[in-house]
Amino acid sequence: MHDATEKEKAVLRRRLVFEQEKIDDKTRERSDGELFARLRELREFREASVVFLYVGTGAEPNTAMLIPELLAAGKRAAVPLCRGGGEMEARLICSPEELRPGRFGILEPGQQSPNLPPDAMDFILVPALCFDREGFRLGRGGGYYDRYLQKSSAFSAGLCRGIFLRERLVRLEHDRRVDAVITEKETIRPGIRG
Ligand SMILES: Nc1nc2c(c(=O)[nH]1)N(C=O)[C@@H](CNc1ccc(C(=O)N[C@@H](CCC(=O)O)C(=O)O)cc1)CN2
Ligand SMILES: Nc1ncnc2c1ncn2[C@@H]1O[C@H](COP(=O)(O)OP(=O)(O)OP(=O)(O)O)[C@@H](O)[C@H]1O
Repeated sequence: MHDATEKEKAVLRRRLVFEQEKIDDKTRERSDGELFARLRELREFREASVVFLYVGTGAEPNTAMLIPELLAAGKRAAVPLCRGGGEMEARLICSPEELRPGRFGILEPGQQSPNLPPDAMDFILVPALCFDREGFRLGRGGGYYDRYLQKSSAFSAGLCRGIFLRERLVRLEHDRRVDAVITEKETIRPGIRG
C-alpha cells in the first residue's frame, strides 16, 4: 500500500514538473507578485525575526527576491544547505551574494555560514510542487522538509500557484502539513478550517 502511494506520488511529481515548465515568464512573475503580497500580509511572517526560506529555482516562486527586503526589515534570513541522508541545515546569510549553486544546482549558503538550530526558526517557507487545502504537499521527493519540520515548531507556510492547488493529495504517515497555504487568491489556514 505504501509502495502504491510512493508510486502515485512519483507519477504526479513527473506530471507537475512538466506542467510547471509550461508557465510563461510573464504569468509566473504576476503570480509571484500576488503570492508575495499575501505572504507580506501574513501576521506570522510579519512578526517573525528568523525566517527560513528556500531559494526558488526553475518554475518555483522567485523567493530570492524576498531576501533583501527581509534583511532590510531587520529580520534574519536562513537558507537550506543540503546534507546527505535527506537532512538539511538552516544557514544564516547576510546577503544573497553569498549564495552559490550547490547540490541539485540550487543556490546555497557557503560552508562557513552560521548554522542555526531548528528551534531558532520563527517562520519556515516550505517549497513544493503542489499543496492541498489541508496543508499537505508534494515535494521533490528528498524528504528534506518532512524531516526538518519534525524538528521545528516554527510556523510553516507554502506558496502555491492556484493551478497547482489540489483538494486532497495522497499522504503517508511521515508527511507534515504546513500551517498556511498561500495562493494568488486566498490564504488557507488548514488548522483553523478543521
Ligand atoms: N528551491 C528549493 N530548494 C530546496 C528544495 C526545493 O524543493 N526547492 N528542497 C526540498 O526538499 C531541498 C532540496 N531537495 C531536492 C530534492 C530532489 C531534487 C532533485 O533534483 N531530484 C531529482 C531526482 C532525484 C532522483 O530521484 O534521482 C530531479 O528532480 O531530477 C532536488 C532538490 C532543499 N532546497
Ligand atoms: N521524517 C522522516 N524520517 C525518515 N524518512 C523520511 C521522513 N520524511 C520523509 N522520509 C523519507 O524521504 C523520502 C521522500 O519523502 P517524500 O516523498 O515525502 O518527500 P517530499 O516531501 O516530496 O520531499 P521534500 O520534503 O524534500 O520536499 C521517502 O522515502 C520517505 O520515506
